[in-house]
Amino acid sequence: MTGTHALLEVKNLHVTLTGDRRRRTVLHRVDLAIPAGAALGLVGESGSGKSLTARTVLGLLPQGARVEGEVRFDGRSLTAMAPAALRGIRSHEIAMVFQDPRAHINPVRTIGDFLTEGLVTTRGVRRAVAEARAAALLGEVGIADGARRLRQRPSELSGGLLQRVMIAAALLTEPRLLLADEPTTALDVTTQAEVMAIIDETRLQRGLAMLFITHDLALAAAVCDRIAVMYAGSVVEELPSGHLSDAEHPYTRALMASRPDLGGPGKKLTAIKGRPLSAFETGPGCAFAPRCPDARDTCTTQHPALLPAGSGQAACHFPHHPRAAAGAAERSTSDA
Ligand SMILES: Nc1ncnc2c1ncn2[C@@H]1O[C@H](COP(=O)(O)OP(=O)(O)OP(=O)(O)O)[C@@H](O)[C@H]1O
Repeated sequence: MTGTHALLEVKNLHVTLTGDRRRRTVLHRVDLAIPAGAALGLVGESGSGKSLTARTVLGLLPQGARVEGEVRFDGRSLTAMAPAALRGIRSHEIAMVFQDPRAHINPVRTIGDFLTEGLVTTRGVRRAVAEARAAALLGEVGIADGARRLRQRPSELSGGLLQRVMIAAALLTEPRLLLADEPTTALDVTTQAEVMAIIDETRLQRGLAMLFITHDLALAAAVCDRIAVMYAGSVVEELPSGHLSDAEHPYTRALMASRPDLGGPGKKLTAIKGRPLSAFETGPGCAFAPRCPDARDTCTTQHPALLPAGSGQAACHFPHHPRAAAGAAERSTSDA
């Protein structure tokens, strides 16, 4: 990761959940860091553990979850924090925008109630002041007639407008970190671009750090400084967005090759064969080995550690540019 002070640090995070009466690993030794004001894109196929990583940061895991490792925010350990203090961080310092805004807003209350409630009840701001601030923020996210919108109910707004309201709600408490989990996936293509531009602009204007979760490698590269690629509950590569074409891990390279806009002009598109595995389905070796065109014997028996490779880090015994030092295979982890 970067050498600068990180606002968010996720260290050796290992999470198990109970499903079908069995305990299952869903996150395997995840390390991430986001410096203040920077954006990290968390990319991977469905089930790779992106949303659960964000939920662990917020302390919003299902009952029975066991968490090992640590999440630190601005030097404070969120994993060791009392629930009340964690709620305080969630309502003031870390904001979240989800995929489906309608699932996160009370349909019978007005947009004004939704936006001002927190300011009025937990911060003691007068209602008229809170409404003026909410209307101004709606303007910032491209909703011109804010005062009228405050009186409307969610059903009166399109999905794109409602997602802008959610972005305004996220900004209201002037947080320092935004967790955006597939914030544009449920919208049509034109609205997706508009909403993404608003997130990008407001984030940059405010110096807000962001963890941006998406399936879309190209989108992540367009709005984030660095990319972390997840596979089967682990981070398999982490690198600057501008160096994606030089990625070291075969999975990142396969994701690139499956994208029309990243493969390069005239490049043949290649779908990734096989299905992605969940963390609990993996064996002792590399989780990607069954789908990897470059897999060798070592890959099926030894778990690869995340080690410096190219311009970032990769968890691969045989990265695209071989490591100069003794073979990475010899330095594999023992905790697979
Ligand atoms: N409440 C839960 N109980 C048990 N297992 C769960 C629960 N939520 C998620 N999982 C499992 O954890 C793994 C990671 O899920 P997660 O939702 O983090 O993936 P994701 O990368 O965000 O996928 P998507 O892009 O589809 O949202 C999956 O195998 C999923 O089935």
